[in-house]
Amino acid sequence: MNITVVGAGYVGLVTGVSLADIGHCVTCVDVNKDKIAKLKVGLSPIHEPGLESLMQKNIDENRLSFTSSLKECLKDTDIVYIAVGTPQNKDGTANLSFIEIVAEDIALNISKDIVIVTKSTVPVGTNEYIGGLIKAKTPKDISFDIVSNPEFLREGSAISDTFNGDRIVIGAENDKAASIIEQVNKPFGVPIFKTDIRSAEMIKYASNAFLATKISFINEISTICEKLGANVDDVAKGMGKDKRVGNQFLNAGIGYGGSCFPKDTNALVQIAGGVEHDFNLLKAVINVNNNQQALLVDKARQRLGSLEGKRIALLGLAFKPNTDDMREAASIVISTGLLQEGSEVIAYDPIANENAKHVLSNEVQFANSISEALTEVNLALIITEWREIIEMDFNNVRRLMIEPIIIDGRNCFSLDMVKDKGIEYHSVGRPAVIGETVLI
Ligand SMILES: NC(=O)C1=CN([C@@H]2O[C@H](COP(=O)(O)OP(=O)(O)OC[C@H]3O[C@@H](n4cnc5c(N)ncnc54)[C@H](O)[C@@H]3O)[C@@H](O)[C@H]2O)C=CC1
Ligand SMILES: O=C(O)[C@H]1O[C@H](OP(=O)(O)OP(=O)(O)OC[C@H]2O[C@@H](n3ccc(=O)[nH]c3=O)[C@H](O)[C@@H]2O)[C@H](O)[C@@H](O)[C@@H]1O
Repeated sequence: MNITVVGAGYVGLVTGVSLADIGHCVTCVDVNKDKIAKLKVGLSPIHEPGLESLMQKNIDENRLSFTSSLKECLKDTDIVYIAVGTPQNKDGTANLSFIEIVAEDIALNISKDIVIVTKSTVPVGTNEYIGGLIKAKTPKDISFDIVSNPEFLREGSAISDTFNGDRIVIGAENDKAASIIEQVNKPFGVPIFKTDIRSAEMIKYASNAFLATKISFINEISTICEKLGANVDDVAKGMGKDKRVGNQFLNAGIGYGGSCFPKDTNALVQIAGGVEHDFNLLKAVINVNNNQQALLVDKARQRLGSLEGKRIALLGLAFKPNTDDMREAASIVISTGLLQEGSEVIAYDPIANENAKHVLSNEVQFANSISEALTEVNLALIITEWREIIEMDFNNVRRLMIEPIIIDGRNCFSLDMVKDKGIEYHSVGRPAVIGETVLI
């Protein structure tokens, strides 16, 4: 099949590369000309494990190309995937302006029958809405179908998630369109679930909201564990052994960030509000998360008293490991909080330093290694559980820091691992360790 993917970001690029790899002829379109120039020479604009090499392979095998002209692609494409951003408006609703521009562009340039597939996360009813926009301007002798095909990949493991996903959801209003998209995806070997368009749109929001709920739930449990001297990691392990609970997404810490959970939970509250339902449960999930993101600043203050003039290292800045994505990263809230209280902030991320420089305050200093970040600081905060940080040398912590105090927002180490390391270690929902003593 000839496929066009509009929007070569985290989702569009991974989708385009993966569809090419299973044998389709794919062109990725993006309005960002710098991005297209990079892609054309085989360079990925984002850090995503395995993406660049798979991209280069498919460019070399002539199944993958890049352009900034959707009009050109529409001349001989069979399917158009829409994978542009749907960021959050100030009131929490999803901003559909990028989707509307693409719909308009398709309508003005459509020249043959096609299937339009929405990958972007869009509120229930949006596919019908854009279908209407396109239909209004499409010549009468041309027909198109709309399919909702929400994406479930995670950043940092996007390629692996695409080839080993739990399901591919296809929402369509007719069997013909559904079966075309089913055939397109068949080589992935991932189970396919077909439904109507509105349900497909809702599956995406409900899935993200449910995962966010698990995280806020375990974070609430962690706060209670901390007050009662229990260990939240063991509690989560014990809960997860029950298959009905499931053992994933129960890692307590400084909450969820990223480009999707924050915006999609807010959007779902608004979607519910739009049909006069007050989604109290989800509002609480969001509240818990907002407090959780600031937790390390509170813990730092409790430990050091005033933060004024204290030098504090932030280890990890991206919203999760294996990505350079800084969208809604907890490091933003934490660095702002520390600076407001008069601390000096020295930040380090193995991959996201460059992106972070555009997002964090220009008062934040950047280090090029863990050791540089730890030098002469009063306190180190672990924000992101990069492998390099999990494997850091505690000798350096003792040698380089003014006092060897770590507050770990991701529970990277078991209490046994830190017990004999000569450091003071605080984490989330677990007793503190000072030297060899676990303080219950
Ligand atoms: N990032 C993620 O892990 C996931 C994102 N999603 C959803 O997928 C959608 C895309 O998200 P991301 O890939 O993260 O966004 P992104 O911001 O990384 O990429 C969007 C791309 O679309 C391009 N673009 C904007 N308007 C355009 C136009 N008119 N024509 C061509 N290109 C245009 C932008 O230049 C950008 O490169 C969102 O709805 C998001 O909620 C869904 C699952 C996972
Ligand atoms: O719609 C999306 O964009 C995507 O959102 C998430 O993927 P992603 O945000 O890339 O990463 P996750 O691994 O889900 O992590 C999200 C955040 O939750 C945090 N998290 C995750 C799991 C956990 O147990 N605890 C926890 O605090 C992570 O640190 C991170 O900040 C979903 O997992 C994907 O299925 C979905 O496609």
